[in-house]
Amino acid sequence: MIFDSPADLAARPADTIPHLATHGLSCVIGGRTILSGVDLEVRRGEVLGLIGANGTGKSTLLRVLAGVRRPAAGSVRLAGESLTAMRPRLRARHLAFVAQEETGPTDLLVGEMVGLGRVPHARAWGGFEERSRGAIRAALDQVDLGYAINQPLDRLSGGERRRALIARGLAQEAPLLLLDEPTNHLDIGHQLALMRRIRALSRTVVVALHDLDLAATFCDRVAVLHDGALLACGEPDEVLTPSILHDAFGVLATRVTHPITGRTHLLFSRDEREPHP
Ligand SMILES: Nc1ncnc2c1ncn2[C@@H]1O[C@H](COP(=O)(O)OP(=O)(O)OP(=O)(O)O)[C@@H](O)[C@H]1O
Repeated sequence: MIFDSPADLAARPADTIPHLATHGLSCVIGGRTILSGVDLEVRRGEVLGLIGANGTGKSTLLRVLAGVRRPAAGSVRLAGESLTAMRPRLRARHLAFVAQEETGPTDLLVGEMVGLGRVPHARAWGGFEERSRGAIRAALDQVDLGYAINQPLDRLSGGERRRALIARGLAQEAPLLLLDEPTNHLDIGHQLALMRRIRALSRTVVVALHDLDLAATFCDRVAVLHDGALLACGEPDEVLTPSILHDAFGVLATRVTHPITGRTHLLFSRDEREPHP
């Protein structure tokens, strides 16, 4: 059975069916295997961090999870239903994807670009309803960009444009958010503010991150990709260990306790025995 509405999908029992699950997932691009045998379960309402060295397949996995790229083998299930069998409009109402280096159409005003996130909710020839206007304003406020709603997109700085694209994803009001390195181009204040807001969303989030401290601080669980396969998945303290981080990144990691917050942070040094740059 294919569900008819996001409400139907949201109504599935929280504890029995993962919000998103892959089984035996492989992806081949240009004859090269990029992902292989990925079994991943994302629980409803959790923030799952996706980490791994450059080129290990994080973006590719997010694109497959978003339905943008088809897997070569295996399945992606959204609330138990096959993602590939789902109608695109329903899929867009259920998941929002913000890719890594999207620039977005530059000849739009910021509010218009963020409004593209409302397209899956629009009625034919209906224009924007008040609810959509509210969602656009709220999404821009969530990324501290309310002041730019009527500014041309091409006048924004790199970090502001990144936040505008994230606002488009938020305006989509999908219960599942897939974010590829959302903190790229953001200053440290906006990185922390964004991650805090992502945590507070009460949505399911899969977020690719390079900053392992952000992953440790803001993610419920962390999945580590290595050479296109899942190396580890679990709570940050179980996964962000010196041994796993050495296997994944070829670096030496030391855990330290923050003198004020008491939280665990990571310090890194290069392993001189590794052939890494
Ligand atoms: N469209 C494509 N055509 C050819 N190769 C591709 C394509 N997309 C991705 N790849 C290759 O797949 C591999 C994984 O890329 P991907 O972007 O998923 O890695 P990543 O883990 O997100 O990397 P990064 O941390 O650098 O963003 C890389 O070797 C990349 O060159």
